Amino acid sequence: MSKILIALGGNALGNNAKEQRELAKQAAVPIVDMIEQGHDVIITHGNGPQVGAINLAFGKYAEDKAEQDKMPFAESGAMSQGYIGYHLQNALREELANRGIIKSVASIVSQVVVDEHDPAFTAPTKPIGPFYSAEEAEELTAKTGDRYIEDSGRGFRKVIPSPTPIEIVEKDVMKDLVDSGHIVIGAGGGGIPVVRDQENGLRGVEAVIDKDLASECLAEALDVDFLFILTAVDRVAINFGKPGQQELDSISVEEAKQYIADEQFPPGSMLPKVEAAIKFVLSKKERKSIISSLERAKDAVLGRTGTVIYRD
Ligand SMILES: Nc1ncnc2c1ncn2[C@@H]1O[C@H](COP(=O)(O)OP(=O)(O)O)[C@@H](O)[C@H]1O
Ligand SMILES: NC(=O)OP(=O)(O)O
Repeated sequence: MSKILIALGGNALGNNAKEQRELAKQAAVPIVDMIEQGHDVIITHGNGPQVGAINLAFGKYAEDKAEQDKMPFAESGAMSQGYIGYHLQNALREELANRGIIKSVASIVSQVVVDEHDPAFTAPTKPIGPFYSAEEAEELTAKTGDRYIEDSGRGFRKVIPSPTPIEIVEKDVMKDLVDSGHIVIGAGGGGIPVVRDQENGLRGVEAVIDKDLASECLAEALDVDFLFILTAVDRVAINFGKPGQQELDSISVEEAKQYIADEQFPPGSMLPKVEAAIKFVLSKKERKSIISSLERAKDAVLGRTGTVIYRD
């Protein structure tokens, strides 16, 4: 049996609590299938829409108040871990109980160390929050000074810095829980971004870490065999959203690197998924990564869909 890390996309978890609760229930089915097959499973999740909404809501609340009433991104990320983890762990508990599987599930509030001098802090790339029209984005930029980019044909979104994850602070706790047979939800939203302050101090920073890169970091730390990246599309494509779009069944690391050089994958969406998959399969022989949709995760496990990234 294998150790599998399943990374769930934040954009595949809906736009409000009701949708997220339902989608978490759907996500629980293929995850529990894997548990039923005897695999050890670790779950991570994105938070792009959720962390953006939380930050925006507190920003509105603080509009007539002091600057200090705004919510920093580290705290917004921590809240998103609780909000999403709550739905996922209950959905998993229910699905496990329905199948008579006795296992406990816990979400771990997870911090991820980044480098204070990471160049990402001066070049925001991570799309978060709601989608806007071009006109709305222009107005918002004029009003707030925030940067907005077009996100994979779905509209314009605010972008914020997304530094490279270096270390998962709570990895040893997660490892002990997994080794004891528990199901762990960790590194949610890419983890709460922190920098090392003094010798033992950690300080939150204004960023949202990419959950695919953080998932890869965690997958290596927990010595995982499979990195399963689940999003809203069944397969990675070339010429995505353009004439000649072609979905890919499997790609070698060399092919993936060439597609990256050809700018086939946008930063902040498909690029970090492919980069995470490459890093993971290169980290140890026999490691494999699959990118597929949450909806068709079960078929992807059976090799009927998804894009497999393999070592040459
Ligand atoms: N080359 C590509 N192949 C497939 N999907 C792509 C590609 N380029 C961009 N995308 C878009 O990127 C999305 C995945 O990124 P995103 O929504 O940020 O992920 P997440 O599910 O982790 O939130 C896909 O649903 C698709 O709309
Ligand atoms: N933090 C993060 O990568 O979120 P998404 O998966 O929602 O983009």
